[in-house]
Amino acid sequence: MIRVENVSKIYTLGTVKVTALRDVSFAVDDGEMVCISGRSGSGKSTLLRQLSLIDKPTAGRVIFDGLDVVSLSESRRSALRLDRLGYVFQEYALIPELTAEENVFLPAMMRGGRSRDYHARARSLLELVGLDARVAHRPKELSGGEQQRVAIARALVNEPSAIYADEPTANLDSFSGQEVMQTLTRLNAELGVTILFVSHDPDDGQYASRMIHLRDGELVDEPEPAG
Ligand SMILES: Nc1ncnc2c1ncn2[C@@H]1O[C@H](COP(=O)(O)OP(=O)(O)OP(=O)(O)O)[C@@H](O)[C@H]1O
Repeated sequence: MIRVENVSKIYTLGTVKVTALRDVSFAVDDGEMVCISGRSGSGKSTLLRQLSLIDKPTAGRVIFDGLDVVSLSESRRSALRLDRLGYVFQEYALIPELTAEENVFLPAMMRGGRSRDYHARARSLLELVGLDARVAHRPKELSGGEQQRVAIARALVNEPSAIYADEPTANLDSFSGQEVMQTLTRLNAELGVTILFVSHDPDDGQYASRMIHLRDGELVDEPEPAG
């Protein structure tokens, strides 16, 4: 369902060129939970940005649900992002003035539809991530782990086929981080939603059905040895 074909990404800063991804190819089936791992600077976030249609590769193709998404217009890419993809950020990216419930239904509201429906859906998703007692709380009234679980509920609100998460536990203590990873694993199993998450910690591979290792922008078979 997701295919990356010979993707390269070169950033140009004045006269300096940085090759962040070099001829990367792989495929992800529906319902997989894949961990993209690699050291700092190996190209993990760059890869996720190409997959989540935030950025376009310098060369190569990204196929999502049979569509070559690189060649689509910006308006089609935006619509696809809203309708079919969910994104979870390291820093949660919740709107501070809105309650947990309002943060969750915002992407559904942007799509239109009846407010009664998206209110109900936001509440059921908050229940699914174990936050039914926190629907009226604002982000500053929630712990980091709870905020990230609100962000996960938000990523699910438009029933995406895939969720991308960039270092979703990096700002959390290890207990809250485990709770967030267990929540993602459970949602992957219960809802069948495809999840790709980035981690610099090879131990996070325990939550994945498969790992993809990056080194200096290239796919490699094994993680880089520690040290
Ligand atoms: N906007 C940009 N302009 C120029 N170079 C960039 C840009 N974004 C990333 N890079 C470079 O591309 C390479 C890969 O960066 P990327 O952020 O994808 O790595 P990463 O594996 O996600 O790192 P980290 O674990 O530290 O977040 C790095 O050398 C980085 O300096």
